[in-house]
Amino acid sequence: MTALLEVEDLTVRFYTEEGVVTAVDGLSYRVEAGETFGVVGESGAGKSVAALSLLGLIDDPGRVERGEVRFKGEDLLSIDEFALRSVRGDEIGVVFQDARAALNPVYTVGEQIAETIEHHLGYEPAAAKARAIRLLDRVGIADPEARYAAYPHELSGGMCQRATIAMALSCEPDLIVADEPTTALDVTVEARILELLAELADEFDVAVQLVSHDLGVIAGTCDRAMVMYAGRAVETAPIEELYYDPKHPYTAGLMSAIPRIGDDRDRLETVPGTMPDLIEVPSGCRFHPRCPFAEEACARTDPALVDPETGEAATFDDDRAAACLEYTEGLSGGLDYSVEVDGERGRKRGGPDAEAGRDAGREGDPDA
Ligand SMILES: Nc1ncnc2c1ncn2[C@@H]1O[C@H](COP(=O)(O)OP(=O)(O)OP(=O)(O)O)[C@@H](O)[C@H]1O
Repeated sequence: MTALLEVEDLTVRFYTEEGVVTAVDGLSYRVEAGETFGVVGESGAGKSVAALSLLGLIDDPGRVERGEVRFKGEDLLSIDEFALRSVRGDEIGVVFQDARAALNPVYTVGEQIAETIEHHLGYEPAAAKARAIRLLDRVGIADPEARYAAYPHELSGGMCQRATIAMALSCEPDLIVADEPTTALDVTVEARILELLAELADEFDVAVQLVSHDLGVIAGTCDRAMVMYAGRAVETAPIEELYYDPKHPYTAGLMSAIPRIGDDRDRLETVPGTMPDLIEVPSGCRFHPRCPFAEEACARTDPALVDPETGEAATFDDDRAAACLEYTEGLSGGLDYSVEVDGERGRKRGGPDAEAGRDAGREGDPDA
């Protein structure tokens, strides 16, 4: 069975003055129709570059060097710009981190949504406007007739993100690519926007590729996820398995950075060390310099993505895969971590001390 989206061996490089950055290196994954697929990893893992590649948005000095991005069986990397633009508007919707910047400041939000509907679905202006108002209503914008005429600067960050979600949905796409859609928002607003996205994905039967550096966000929203490190996938799993039984030490490290209920640490723990420079990656396993379980072999051998049960090379269709020598050669000390999950899955920081109110004070704003 062909999945809705199949990315195979995608490799993207940036030719910079400092050197050649291999931002995405032989990445393969699939997104099934209707599912919410998470892509998680720290800053610099290659998540955004992978997402932008789907949309044909890699610009100079970047180049897609290799691979295929099959959407409904058609390789988007081999079609011309015009055809790609039509797929991007009609069948793939996009939600970016900075909603306000994604909206055009000189048009009202309603006009922008209606324009998309007219252009991509061939609606008459009055019908497009009516549909835009219904969508604004559906994404939780109060008084949608009045808000239709609001300019982006008149709306809060949360409302702008709701408007871009309405725009992404306006053509009834099969896939929405959402790149860190809530990082710019307050945590309380973030939770509501994520809930909305999940609800709409279900209602509109649209698949979502959700990119986030926050495993808590991914765990609370997605069906399946892929963990990226230094341009590669290091683990892929259904979300419950990833969350309760991570197979890669990097995933386990990301887990410890998820805040839990009753957690009174001032600062969140993160995985010690930093993402390597993608001009010259570490030998062997790219994660080995930061891995508490690394052994000599890890600096020599680049681990393949395998089925952790059998150690056999992961196939494109496998739900569960991890890239650690433990699952092929076996590490003499093993992977000695345990994951304690005492809070609700994907529970976000919040509660009485949660930062509040950057978006407060706008009348009728669900995110205030
Ligand atoms: N336009 C560019 N020119 C040069 N290098 C780039 C460019 N865009 C991305 N890169 C490099 O590609 C690598 C992957 O970046 P990418 O933005 O995909 O990471 P990410 O996982 O999405 O992190 P973030 O959350 O910070 O965006 C990084 O090393 C980055 O420096």
